Amino acid sequence: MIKFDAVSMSYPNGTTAVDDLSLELAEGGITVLVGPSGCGKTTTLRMVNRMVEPTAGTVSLRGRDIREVNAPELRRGIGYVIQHAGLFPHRTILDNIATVPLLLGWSRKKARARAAELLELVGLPAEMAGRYPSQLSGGQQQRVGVARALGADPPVLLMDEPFSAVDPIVRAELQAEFIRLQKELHKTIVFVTHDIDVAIKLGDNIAVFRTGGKLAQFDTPERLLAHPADDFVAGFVGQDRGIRRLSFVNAAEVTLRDNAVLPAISPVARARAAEEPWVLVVDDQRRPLGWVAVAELPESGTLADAPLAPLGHTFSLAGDSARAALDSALLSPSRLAVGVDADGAVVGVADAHELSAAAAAAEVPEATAAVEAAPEVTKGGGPEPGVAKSEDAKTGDAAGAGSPGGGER
Ligand SMILES: Nc1ncnc2c1ncn2[C@@H]1O[C@H](COP(=O)(O)OP(=O)(O)OP(=O)(O)O)[C@@H](O)[C@H]1O
Repeated sequence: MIKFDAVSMSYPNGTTAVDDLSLELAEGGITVLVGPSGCGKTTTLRMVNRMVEPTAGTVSLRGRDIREVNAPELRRGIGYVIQHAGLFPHRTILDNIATVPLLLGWSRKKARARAAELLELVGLPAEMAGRYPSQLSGGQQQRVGVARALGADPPVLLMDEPFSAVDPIVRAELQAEFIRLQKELHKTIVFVTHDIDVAIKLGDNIAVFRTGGKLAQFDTPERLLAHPADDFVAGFVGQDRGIRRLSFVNAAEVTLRDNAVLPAISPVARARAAEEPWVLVVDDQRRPLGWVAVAELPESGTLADAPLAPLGHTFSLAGDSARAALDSALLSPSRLAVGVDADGAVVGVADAHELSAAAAAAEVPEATAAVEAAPEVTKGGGPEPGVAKSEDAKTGDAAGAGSPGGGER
């Protein structure tokens, strides 16, 4: 869709911002450009809408060299969102959002109706329409920035650190909202960030740049975590990539055992016979009730008479990741994770060791790095063959995603 072919860009002062970049970005997906400060991410982004012209090579959009398209026409099909939203301070929110439709010659009435629609789409109340940007919070302004970029329904969106100027809680909300929007809109998005966590959370594909404007690796988040191309990428991705990789392994792939799961009506002797330090007590529908420490069981009676330790949170085999499962194990008094099905019934339990075996078994194909092989993976779409992809990985809801006491989400 967007193709960089041997593209280089040097600024007049001699700085090489981008060095021989070849990259093909999939249609309808989010490609994240990530790397340390000054590695050429913004320059790369701005070459897509001709705010910056390459000094060598070709950028093409849907097969057409963008130099053949005049810049204003090109930009009509490309929304652009920047860090501080860049709203016009003396225009109302509605007029800010209506900017591009008006530029396109829409009638005022139609442009405003479209702006009102977009205000709702980005989750802002209609009464904000008449306010000015300074009367909105930073997070709300960013939403307006996104709405404005969507004004003419462009197929392509360029986003340069759009959520980095707001506090972490608002940022997480905006990111979640952004994922929701993209599921609906299927835009082709190029997203710049210096934060690898954001890249992994949002990207269908990630291009990691190194200083000097060189592409270090272009891959899916899963493969980046499993097979960093070199020490630079491994260092940039972080020490905890093993744990983060678990976000891409479906909990359904974890092997569970049920020897330590017993109904409340069971005699205490059965719990002792399980030869486990902890037993999970379930009701007659196999819904989890809590844990009993076998060493503290009364002499006789049933498990219903025994004191229960709190369950902790469960993980769902129908949507959670192995990372949620690991979190469930680490936070459980028994150190066992409780896996439940879609109805909240217990399927079985596993400890951290068993969970890590599932991650090891989940094969992630070697990095392709090849530009042509850029997979077309879209949010909410099916994973590539052979690559496990859980919802958690995309919602960023990995750790602690299991629901308290029942696994219903
Ligand atoms: N207008 C300019 N004139 C000269 N050099 C520039 C100009 N803009 C950027 N550069 C240089 O080009 C290189 C790449 O800059 P760019 O802004 O693309 O990097 P970046 O990865 O987006 O950085 P950051 O994460 O800090 O925003 C840097 O060395 C930068 O100093």
